[in-house]
Amino acid sequence: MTGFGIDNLPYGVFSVPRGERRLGVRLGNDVVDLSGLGGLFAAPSLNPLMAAGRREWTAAREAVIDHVMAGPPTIPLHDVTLHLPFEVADYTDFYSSEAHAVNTARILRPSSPELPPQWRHLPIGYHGRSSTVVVSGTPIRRPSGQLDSGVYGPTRRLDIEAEVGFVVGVPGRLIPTGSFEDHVFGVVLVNDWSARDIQAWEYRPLGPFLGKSFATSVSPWVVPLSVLTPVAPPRQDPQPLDYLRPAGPAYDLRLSISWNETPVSSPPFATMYWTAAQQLAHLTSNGASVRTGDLYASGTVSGPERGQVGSFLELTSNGAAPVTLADGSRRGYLRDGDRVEISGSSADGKIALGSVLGTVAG
Ligand SMILES: O=C(O)/C=C/C(=O)CC(=O)CC(=O)O
Ligand SMILES: [Ca+2]
Ligand SMILES: [Mg+2]
Repeated sequence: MTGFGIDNLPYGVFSVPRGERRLGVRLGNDVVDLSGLGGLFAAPSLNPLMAAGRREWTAAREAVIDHVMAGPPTIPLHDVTLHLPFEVADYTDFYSSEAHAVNTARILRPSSPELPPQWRHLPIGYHGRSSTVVVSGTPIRRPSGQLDSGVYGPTRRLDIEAEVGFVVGVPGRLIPTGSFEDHVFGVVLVNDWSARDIQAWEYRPLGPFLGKSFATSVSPWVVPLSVLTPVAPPRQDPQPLDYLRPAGPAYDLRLSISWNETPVSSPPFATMYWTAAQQLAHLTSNGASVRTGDLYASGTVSGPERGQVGSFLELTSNGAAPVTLADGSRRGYLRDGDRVEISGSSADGKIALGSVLGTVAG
């Protein structure tokens, strides 16, 4: 089972050598070209389809399934180049894993309380840099910056963050949690690359800036929200304010992280405290608008167990407790040439999200 059967058919943008960008869906390890279907499928990005709204998304899916069932010619994945599947409008990143928030507080702020006082009252987030969102496979250049007082140079603490990204199709503002599925088109995997030394020196009081703005990688296939099976959201205490209720669907997605081919962690998305519907409601609750192509990421996905953390900051206790990879080498943070792949699927494995991978170019 590849997780890329007829019940998934995620959308992407591909090209063949010397060819134009075209819309396709992934079927097994092949791509099915959709551009010949015309209309919204003739565009070189997903944005027009995403903007068209939920009824069109359903109609598009029916058309795609009919097309795939008719046995069209397919193109092997290894013969195509995959591109960013949509034009990224604004990019927002949340902080909604309780285990991650507690772990980072313990490691980075051992003298402060574990969770910020507002953490259970609202989904904390920050606005990121959409121009540096790149597709899986794009080499990641190690950023330089101020690492401490008087120190400038290449980061020594280059890290990853395994996250799930939600792609907005239909624009809106003041979006209630109950309208989440009318606005969000689909899901990708996100790696929010982070330079921990730059971040630690710069981030108070305004939050992440250059430590996270140099690159954010996304997986090339947008899995339509409609193919994922919702599960009950986690219990929330205290009960959130009215504008954050009802919580909306949660999703039991299983992530896995490999570092130079060594599996190092399996973050469980179902453990996230705030749902994607609550994040969107909060993001738009002050009248701020979202538009087609907006990407918002869940925040680092960490479960409560040691083998479930979504960052190397947590995995290696900020480099103090290195991990041993399959080749016997040890790692605290990323070295030049290292390769990280984050993959994911539904709990039953029937729906794959594919993977987001990146190699540190140095
Ligand atoms: O707690 C901190 O100081 C830092 C947290 C992060 O860097 C995580 C972040 O970007 C938000 C998230 O992915 O959960
Ligand atoms: Ca992040
Ligand atoms: Mg980032």
